[in-house]
Amino acid sequence: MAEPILELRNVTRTFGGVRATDDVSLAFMPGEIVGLIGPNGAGKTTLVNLISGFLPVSSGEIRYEGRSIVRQAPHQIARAGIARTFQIVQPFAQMTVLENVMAGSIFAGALGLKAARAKAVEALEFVRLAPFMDMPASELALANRKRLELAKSLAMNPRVLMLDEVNAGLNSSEITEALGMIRAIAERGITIIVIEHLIRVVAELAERAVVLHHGAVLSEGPVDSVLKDPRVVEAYLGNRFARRFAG
Ligand SMILES: Nc1ncnc2c1ncn2[C@@H]1O[C@H](COP(=O)(O)OP(=O)(O)OP(=O)(O)O)[C@@H](O)[C@H]1O
Repeated sequence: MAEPILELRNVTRTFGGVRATDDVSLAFMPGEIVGLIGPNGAGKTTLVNLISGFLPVSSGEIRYEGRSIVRQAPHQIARAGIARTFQIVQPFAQMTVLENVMAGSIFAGALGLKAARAKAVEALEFVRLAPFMDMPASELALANRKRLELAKSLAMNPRVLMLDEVNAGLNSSEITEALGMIRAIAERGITIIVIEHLIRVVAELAERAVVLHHGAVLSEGPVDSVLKDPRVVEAYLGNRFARRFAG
C-alpha cells in the first residue's frame, strides 16, 4: 500500500485554556483531494498553520515524506514541498503580478532569478493570469487575486497544497472555474487539502472529508457518508442541509 505523504499523529495546539487543535491524527495520500470543514472556530486555520510551520505544535508529530517536520521553519517546509494559500489575500501591492509569483518561487525554491521567472510564468499561464503579468497586483479584482495566490503556491512546486477558503467571495461561475483548476492540479499528483465553508465545493471536489469540531476530528471518510453522519449534521450542518443530502 502507498505511504501517506503527510501524516499528523496526535497533534495538539493550545492557546491558554483553548485546545484549538485537539489530538488530531490524520493521513493524506499522494494526489488526493481532501476537504477540511467545520464551523467557525473549529480549528481549521490553526491546523494549516501547524502543518506549514507558522505555529509550533504543543504536542504530537507531523510527518512529511516519512520525516518529522515539527521543528522546521515555514520557509523550510515550503521548500520541502508543502505550500498554502492564505484566507486573506494580501499580494505585495506595489509589485507586478509576475513579481509576486516570483517572490513565491524564490521563497520556496532558492532558485536563481531566471529559473524563478520561468516557473512563475508557467504558473501564471496555468491559472490564466499571464495576460495580467505586468500589471501591479493591487489592480487585480478579487477573483484574479485568488488566482494569483494559487499561482504563487504552484510556483513553489508543491507536493501538498493547502487552500484556505480559496473560493470565498467568488461568484458561481468563478467558483466553477476555480474547481476546474484545482482538479487539474490534483491530476499532476499534488495532494490538495481544501479548507472550505462552502459544502458545494467540498461535495463536488473532494473524495474524502474531515470535519473538525472544537479542534478535534469529529468525522472523516468519503464525502457523502461524512455529510450524512448524524454527529456532523448536529454539530454543524443543520437539518435543512441533512435533508438535501440524505436522498
Ligand atoms: N493566535 C491565537 N491566539 C489565541 N487563540 C487562538 C489563536 N488562533 C486561534 N485561536 C483560537 O483557536 C480556535 C480555533 O480557531 P481557528 O481560527 O483555527 O478556527 P477556524 O476553524 O479556522 O475558524 P474560521 O472558520 O472562523 O476561520 C478558536 O477558538 C480561536 O479563537
